[in-house]
Amino acid sequence: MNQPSRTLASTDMFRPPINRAMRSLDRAFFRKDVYLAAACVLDSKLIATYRNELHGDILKLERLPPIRPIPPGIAADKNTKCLLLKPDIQIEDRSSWSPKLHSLVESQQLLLTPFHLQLDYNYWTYHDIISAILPQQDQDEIPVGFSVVGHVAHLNLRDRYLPYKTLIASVLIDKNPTIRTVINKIDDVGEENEFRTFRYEVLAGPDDMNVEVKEQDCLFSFDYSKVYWNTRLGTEHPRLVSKFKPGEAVCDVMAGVGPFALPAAKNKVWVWANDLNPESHRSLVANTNRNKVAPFVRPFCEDGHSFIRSSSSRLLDSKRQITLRPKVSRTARTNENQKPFQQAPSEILKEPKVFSHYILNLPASALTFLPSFIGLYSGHDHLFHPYTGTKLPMIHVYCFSTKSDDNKIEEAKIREEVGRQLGYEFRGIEGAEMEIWDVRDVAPQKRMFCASFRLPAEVAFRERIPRTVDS
Ligand SMILES: C[S@@+](CC[C@H](N)C(=O)[O-])C[C@H]1O[C@@H](n2cnc3c(N)ncnc32)[C@H](O)[C@@H]1O
Repeated sequence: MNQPSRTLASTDMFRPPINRAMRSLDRAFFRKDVYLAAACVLDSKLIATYRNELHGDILKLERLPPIRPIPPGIAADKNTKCLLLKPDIQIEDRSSWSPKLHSLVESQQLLLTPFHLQLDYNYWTYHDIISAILPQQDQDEIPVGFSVVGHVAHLNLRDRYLPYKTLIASVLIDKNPTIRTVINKIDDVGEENEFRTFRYEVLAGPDDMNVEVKEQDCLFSFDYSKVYWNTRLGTEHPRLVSKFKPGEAVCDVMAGVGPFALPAAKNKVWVWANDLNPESHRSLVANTNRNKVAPFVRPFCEDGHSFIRSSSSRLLDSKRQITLRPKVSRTARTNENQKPFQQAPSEILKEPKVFSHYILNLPASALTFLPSFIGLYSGHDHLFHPYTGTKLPMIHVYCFSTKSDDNKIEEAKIREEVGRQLGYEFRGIEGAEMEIWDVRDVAPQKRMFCASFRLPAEVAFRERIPRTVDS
């Protein structure tokens, strides 16, 4: 048998053939013949034993099971199986055999035979195929990275990969069973669009952007072309939500489709969830019902600047309360017939009069919403510490800044800007009054942060200066 692959280094033997001129996907091109040696196990009951004994000789590669039917032409029982051996073991070169292999062949417990392994497109991964197609000089930064939102994968391709975009998209769909549509963003999200949606082109699959996503045990359905969603905030959402306690009220000023609001509400937090985008609002309402958290969520579709003030004053008048009936387990219900059933008392949960937290997640401009907090509780000092046990609310505001190794410059800049917007100087030693959290890298020179601080009393109770027509 002709055995061309034997001359290749063993790692290359299992790589796909290369074709850097390919522009539309030719799956048939990726067939490859690999010639190996295999050990036929004459007593098929002993296959597992020999597999263990020949541990160091067996071919171990992901997605290539080493136990195979015997090649045609070998006189043996039809149930006989063989074990694929590593490429450096050659039948005619006994010096390449291990002592164990040697002795099992000598004692005629094993029979070595050539094995023709046929690999094809289905065998290789997305990365393998893409590496065999894209220009070689780009190998270090092959665009294996893509974000997945429901059944949609979106690539953000650099210009030099544009000639390969449909090819990359086809491979992506083939290699990821949950992906049905691949899109390419064609402008920078959010910089110029207030709802932070984006233009896109469909590279593969149907133009269906109605997705379903699960995050923090909540299901979110939305039209990904009309609302904002970012899978990369999947750890930031739970980080912030974990700060909210059951029974507290939270004001989510730019709530999107509810990734902070709904998980918080599931934890019995009262959430006022607002978004200016009517599409986001519609999905938020639907998702609230679907996740059965409607009693805890009040959805709004208003501008965030005025919503900060209007929601805070409306909450002061709130008389909402919920009666939580204890869940009765099936066993408790069954036992009911046998002995008097003691039901735990219902719990009445009253909505607080003030928010414990505000979330402002619109990083490109959220800092400019801060002046709405000036004088927010002007004339209402009696509601708060030291007159009561209620503390002023925490504000969690997202923003972008530059990047540095220790974020020191960025933290100082953010603290200063928050202070400037509120007309207040944060004097805490080394940021004691404000936590600045490094959320994620957005671009080579851009990072997203979350500044969390308690609304200073001097700001909250400052006298409000009525707006004049000119101001
Ligand atoms: C970065 S997204 C954040 C959405 C959500 N909080 C999340 O984490 O996915 C910002 C949201 O702010 C909304 N938005 C933009 N301008 C607004 C405004 N003036 N008032 C309220 N919401 C606004 C957008 O529609 C968008 O849904």
